[in-house]
Parts: sequence; C-alpha cells; structure tokens
Amino acid sequence: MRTEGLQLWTNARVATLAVGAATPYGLIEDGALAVQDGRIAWVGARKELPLALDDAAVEHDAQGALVTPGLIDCHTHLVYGGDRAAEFEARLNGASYEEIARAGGGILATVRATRAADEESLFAQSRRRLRALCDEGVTTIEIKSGYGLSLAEEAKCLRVARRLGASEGVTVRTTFLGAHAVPPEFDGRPEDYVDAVCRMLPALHAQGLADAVDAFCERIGFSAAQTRRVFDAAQALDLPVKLHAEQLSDSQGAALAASFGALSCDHLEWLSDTGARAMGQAGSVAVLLPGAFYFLRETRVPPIALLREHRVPMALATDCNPGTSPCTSLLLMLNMGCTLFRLTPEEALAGVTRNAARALALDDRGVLAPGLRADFVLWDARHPAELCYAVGFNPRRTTVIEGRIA
Ligand SMILES: O=C(O)CC[C@@H]1NC(=O)NC1=O
Ligand SMILES: [Fe+3]
Repeated sequence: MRTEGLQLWTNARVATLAVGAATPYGLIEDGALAVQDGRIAWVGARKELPLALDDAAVEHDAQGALVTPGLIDCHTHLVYGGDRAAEFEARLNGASYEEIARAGGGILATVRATRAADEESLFAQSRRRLRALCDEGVTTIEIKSGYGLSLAEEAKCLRVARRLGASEGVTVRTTFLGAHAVPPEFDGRPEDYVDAVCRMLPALHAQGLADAVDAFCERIGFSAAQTRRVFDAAQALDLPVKLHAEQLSDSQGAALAASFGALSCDHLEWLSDTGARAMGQAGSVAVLLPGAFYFLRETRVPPIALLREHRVPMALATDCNPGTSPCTSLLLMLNMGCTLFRLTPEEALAGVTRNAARALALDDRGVLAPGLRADFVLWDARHPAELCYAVGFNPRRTTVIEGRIA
C-alpha cells in the first residue's frame, strides 16, 4: 500500500554534514532520503532503508548526484540601491579611500541611492541578487539593513527583505544594522545617532522586521562602548546580536559580542586569542567573509588556528554588499575559504550549512537528519570537495525546499 505523501530519493551520494558522522562530510555512498510533510523522515544507506518506507508514493532517482543540505548564506547586505562601480574605477585610477569618502563616496553613497529608491525598485534590484544566490543552491539567507539609517528607511529595507523571502520561497532572516555608519543628518554627532539607533529598535521589533541586531564595530565605524549601547537595547527586546568585529583592527568587538552571547562575530581578520577564547566559551560562530578580504586586497587572514584551538564553529558567507564584496556567489566563497583562508573543504562546506544555520539560530536545518527540514540540493558532482575546488562552474542540478522541487 503506497504511503501517501512519502517521497523517496534514491541513487544519491548523500553528504549529511552531520556532526560526529562516521565518514568525512557524513558521506553515504549509495544513499537514500525519505521525505514526508517537508521534513526528512529517514536518511541512510539504500540497503538499510526500512521496509515501511519502501512503499513511497513518489520515488526520485537522483542518478548518482551528490546531495548536500541546502546552502545557507548567513551574512549579506543584499538590499541596497545603486552600485559603487565608479568608486572601484576611481580607486584603480589612483584615488584614495579618503578622497572618495570626502567626495561623498563609500557607505554614504549607497545610503543616498537606497533612500532615493522606492520600495518596488529596491525589491526588483535586490531580487536579482537573491536569484543569483539561489541559482547556486542557497535555500536560506540572512539579509541586513544598514543603508537606510533612519527609522523609515531601515524599515523599508527590512520590509523588502521580508518580501523577498515570501516571493522567492526561501527563508530570509533579517538583521537590523542601523549602526552601520553615521548618516549626514547626524554628521559629527555619533553619540546622538547611537541614541537614534536605540530608539529605532522597539518600533522595528514591534513591526516584526528584525530577527537580530548587528553593528559595525571598527575605528571607522562604532566603538565598543557605542556598540554596547546598541546591544543593551537589543537585549531589552530579547533580540539576539551579531557583530562586524575585528575586520580592520582589534577593536575588542568579539569579546564584547561574546559577553552578550552573540550568535556570531563576523570578518575577524584581527581577532585576538582573548577574543577567540571568549567566542569559544560563548558558543558564538565565526563568520568568515573572504569576499571582502579579497576585494579590499587585505593581507591579514583570520586566525583559523586560534578558532580551531578554541573550538569556535566557522561559517562562510558572501557579505554581498556594493562596497567591499559585490559578490553573489556562495560557491566562490567556498573556494576562497579554502584557497585564501586555508579551510579544509569539509570545514568550508560545514561553513555554508550547519555552522551557517547556527549563526542564524536556526536549529531545524543545515544538516540532513530525521526531523529536520527537507532543504537539499542535488549537484552534478561526485565528491563534496568539487564544490570548493571549481571556480566559475555551477554544478547545481536541483534544489528541494521543504520537500518540494524549487
Ligand atoms: O562599503 C559598504 O557599503 C559596506 C562595507 C561593509 N560593511 C561593513 O560593516 N564592513 C564592510 O566591509
Ligand atoms: Fe558585512
């Protein structure tokens, strides 16, 4: 008797990415996945499939495809207006960052373009970037605000992020990043702007627009003391925090974020042993962003050995933003995580699956295991390392989201 609603995927090389699996990547050579009601009902070797599951109403032959959990891009600034290609060209023609900033370039150039874009235009521009990421197997994504810098404009960007998830059928987790830069109307008054950021939070929270709160803790951003004020406001609303930390200097951001139980600290090129230890003790994820490292031509890589020593889970993300990482390829980040930061391919894949899920406080995905969401991707590849090895080649064959072929 056919078991209604039960789907069976067979003839697959299943990389579960489960922690403590018997094989690297949790790889099951001749594997099978049973799916029911959008969840994984069973996963394992085909020859061990329980008889009760062998009567699936629908069977899919994966034809030997590699199957991984759906990819998770856990750090993006995907919603923004305009682009910064002219700055890119000016820099290559010898202009300095300072000259560009004085000419009104940098983050504030994107703030102007984002404020000038109406919601529909912002949605359309951002949807193209999201579709590019989804074309490479992304099924969950984090989208930050941070180019509005006023309550109305930050709300506009976060609404667009929410709408993108609904329209594209992917999970979007939003992060309020009002503390990204000081807007022109607060020029020279950073403390007053931090007050304004703290006042925005309750309104955004009441509208259900923010799932977490972030800040840019850096010499050219906000100090640890200013960051602490934003985090206090987040904590008062029970909103989890994450932090752009130690990107360009050791600003003591990671230790501060860890003291708030941060979901993640991101960038981390200048992370100290103290910060890594604090993150390990707090369970914060290290989100590594090789796109910004590469685009800014940085030379100091994040301390991977320290992160391993303190057992800090590592994730990888695109940091998709117009200024330092105009990139919509998570597959390229896999390669850069290995080639530039020297992660192993298994660490890199864990970084866009289970550890990325953890950076977003999502415990229902990121691994192929019974009870978790049936978000997975079939790849024209035989070994998981191929996904980190090739550049500019997209081996995605099929994406499945909650058991339905996307
Ligand atoms: O240049 C931009 O538009 C964003 C830069 C981006 N934001 C941040 O906090 N760190 C970065 O690299
Ligand atoms: Fe970022």
